[in-house]
Amino acid sequence: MDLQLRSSTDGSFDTEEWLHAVTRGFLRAPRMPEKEVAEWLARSDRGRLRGAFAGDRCVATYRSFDQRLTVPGGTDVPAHAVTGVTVSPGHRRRGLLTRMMTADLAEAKEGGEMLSTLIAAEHGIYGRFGYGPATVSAAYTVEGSEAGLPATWTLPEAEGVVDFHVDGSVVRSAGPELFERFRLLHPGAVSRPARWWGVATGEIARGPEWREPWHVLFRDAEGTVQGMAAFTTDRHWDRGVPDGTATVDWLVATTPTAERALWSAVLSMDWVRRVRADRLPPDALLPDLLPNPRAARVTEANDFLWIRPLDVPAMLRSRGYAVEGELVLEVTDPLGLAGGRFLLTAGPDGADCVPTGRGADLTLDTTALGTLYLGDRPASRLLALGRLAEETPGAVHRADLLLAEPRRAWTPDVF
Ligand SMILES: CC(=O)SCCNC(=O)CCNC(=O)[C@H](O)C(C)(C)COP(=O)(O)OP(=O)(O)OC[C@H]1O[C@@H](n2cnc3c(N)ncnc32)[C@H](O)[C@@H]1OP(=O)(O)O
Repeated sequence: MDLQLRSSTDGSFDTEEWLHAVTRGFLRAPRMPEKEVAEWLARSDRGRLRGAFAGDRCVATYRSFDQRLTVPGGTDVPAHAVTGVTVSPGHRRRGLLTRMMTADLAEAKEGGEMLSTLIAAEHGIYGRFGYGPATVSAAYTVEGSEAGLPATWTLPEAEGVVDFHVDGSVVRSAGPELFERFRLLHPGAVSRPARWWGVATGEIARGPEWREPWHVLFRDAEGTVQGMAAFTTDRHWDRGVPDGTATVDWLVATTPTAERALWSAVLSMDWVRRVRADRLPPDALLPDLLPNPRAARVTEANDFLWIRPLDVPAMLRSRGYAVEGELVLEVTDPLGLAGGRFLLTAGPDGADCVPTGRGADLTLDTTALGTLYLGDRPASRLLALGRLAEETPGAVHRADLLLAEPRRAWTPDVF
């Protein structure tokens, strides 16, 4: 049967069938439950949907939407986020993803977008489309008995208050404002759509696997909410002794005091012997917030957010730079969207980036530039890996200094 590529800008787009196809494509279930469909249609910022249809059956899906991405310097930039990418098993490796993605990126470029973001299900999928891995996500496990916290740990009154009895409605009212302050502190963090809070607290229907989490909130001594976390517990016992694991789903803190208080609060709960957290930065403060940092171990660390440059001068002008510097970058692009030779002149007071005829200092493709953009990995590392070329002696060292960011980039959310 002939396949038709359709987009939600076409009048007759079947969004319900598209949702069922995403549910199938991610192996969640053969169909999305009707209640979830209704709530998605009512509450989601749909963005732009694309799909391939064999008659009425949707066999490939793709969605892009507007997002904000925090960049070095503590500001945020618009991003063209991509998600919901699936091709059904019988139609894979026939170019459907390629057709949807090349059309979408070309439109994004045409519409003036500066970069695209996504979280890659597998490492091998998106490099060919010009995306580069820009943040790393790490999983940690903390053994409570090794952490060195007193068994009767409580927060000193002068530091603030930890509240364990927080229900979803408090999270939905106080969370968004807290998160807006938090995400600007972390290059790599992305905006949370309003719907996120309803989904995270069960106000919006979730699949049968969902369990309501516990929420804990931290207020500083002035009463300002500076942190919040959500976790679940397994209530496991071993031969008559509590051996529970608390899994922190998300923890947002705007001060180290708030962060220490929230981790300590979860770790010192009766029946909890260890705490796990899946999506932390590779240089999380967590170990050093504990009396014994060795109690916290990184159990996994993988690429997470990927960035695809679409407008190199706009991107490089928009981020901050701690030192003065100048670089000429020759950027190549496998899809012919963002390539060119650009002169970046940057410093603590701002940056300019313009097309230039000057000789290049570095030659790199959009994938490598996506990796360098948030400062998470230095140019010298990409040189060692053969992912960029140094055309002027010393240029890689200059790039290391100019693009450096003191803390690792971090994307706390899945989208
Ligand atoms: C942002 C997100 O939503 S991430 C989620 C991605 N989705 C999934 O992982 C769900 C399961 N997988 C799938 O649905 C599909 O396999 C997809 C979407 C990953 C790929 O769709 P396809 O239509 O098969 O891709 P397409 O035919 O355009 O392949 C293009 C190229 O990418 C390669 N490729 C595709 N998928 C993969 C992969 N998982 N790993 C490595 N290479 C891949 C193909 O081999 C092909 O290479 P070639 O040009 O050298 O021949």
